[in-house]
Amino acid sequence: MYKIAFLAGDGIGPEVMAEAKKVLKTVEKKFGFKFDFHEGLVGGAAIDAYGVPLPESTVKLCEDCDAILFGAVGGQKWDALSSQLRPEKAILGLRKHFGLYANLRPAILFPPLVSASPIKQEIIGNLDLLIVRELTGGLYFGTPKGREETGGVVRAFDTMIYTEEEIKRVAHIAFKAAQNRKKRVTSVDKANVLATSRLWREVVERIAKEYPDVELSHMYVDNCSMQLVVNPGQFDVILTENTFGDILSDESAVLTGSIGMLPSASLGDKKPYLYEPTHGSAPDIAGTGRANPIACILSAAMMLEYSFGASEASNAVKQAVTRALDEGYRTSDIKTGAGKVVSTTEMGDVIVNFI
Ligand SMILES: NC(=O)C1=CN([C@@H]2O[C@H](COP(=O)(O)OP(=O)(O)OC[C@H]3O[C@@H](n4cnc5c(N)ncnc54)[C@H](O)[C@@H]3O)[C@@H](O)[C@H]2O)C=CC1
Ligand SMILES: CC(C)CC(=O)C(=O)O
Ligand SMILES: [Mg+2]
Repeated sequence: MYKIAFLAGDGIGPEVMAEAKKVLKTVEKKFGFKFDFHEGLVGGAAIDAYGVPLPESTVKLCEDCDAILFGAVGGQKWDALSSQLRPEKAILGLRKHFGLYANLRPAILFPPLVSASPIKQEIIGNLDLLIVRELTGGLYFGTPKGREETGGVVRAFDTMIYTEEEIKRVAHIAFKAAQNRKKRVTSVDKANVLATSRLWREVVERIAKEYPDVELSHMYVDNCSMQLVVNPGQFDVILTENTFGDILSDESAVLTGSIGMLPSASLGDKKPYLYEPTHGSAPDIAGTGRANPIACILSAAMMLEYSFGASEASNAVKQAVTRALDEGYRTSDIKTGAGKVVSTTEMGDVIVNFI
């Protein structure tokens, strides 16, 4: 029996989470698990109910659970609020509270989606890369942060800060992951300009010595954003800091056809871990039935594997997604020539059926 904190959020969050729940309910029946879903409010939904994006009651609920499944937060309705009260503060707060410093974002191209990728087939090949993004440091959390006006001059500032320890612990995760893959780590930074990147490079080089079987290379982030488009096959594991990882993972996501395909796992030194699709709340398509639920469903599959050690069930979910795509089922974001366009719920049903 596992307790799952179920935080749907805003926009397409509740729509894709409903499909992930259907999938987990099917896994329960088929593999003999018992999942207890505990629903909590986050983001704009929590602001509307309690005036804050991450209520204490939601944090407490998560503390009592074995894993957290998160949809997405945000929307225009709450955009004018101060930074502490914006919906996005919910996900940032959960990452910090639970010490979830390593975000794993696997970008895998399912063969039937080659023509949904914006990249030519001969370049995209069999894309299979893993971004390991540092998740609780850098610009998103560094202080001081703010805005002020002095003598009629308005300034705003964020602080990019990393300690040696913060770099070390996420580097270990990346090297360990590479040992189970193609044994290559590309550490991405901006060491030609940033002091934090120079420390990053120094620490990563030191940690690399503990993994002699893994080949380490360094790349500046501006070049990496280009290399992902011109030669994505050169990458195995990309290790990078918080902001760079946020940006490069959206780019990697779309190489696989759509941001609606990319799941993620946020890990720390102790449970609960958090699982969420890489995309946001997509207000432009919310309520239209066009959201692709696969990123959220694959995030649930990552939860089965990393939090519950249920590899067989996790693989069954991944295989069901593969089969749905092989048989031509497509949400509109990944529409290809002869595919059958289905809604969010229909895609969930097809995947459930194949499990
Ligand atoms: N973890 C989270 O909760 C995140 C929240 N956000 C928030 O989400 C809101 C919207 O942000 P955007 O920059 O527009 O990013 P977004 O990821 O929500 O959407 C970007 C584009 O991708 C499309 N898209 C996203 N997910 C999709 C899916 N599952 N299926 C099909 N198409 C999909 C959207 O329709 C949109 O055109 C903002 O309030 C933002 O702060 C953004 C990123 C992460
Ligand atoms: C919404 C932000 C806080 C984070 C983000 O875009 C992400 O984690 O992908
Ligand atoms: Mg992002």
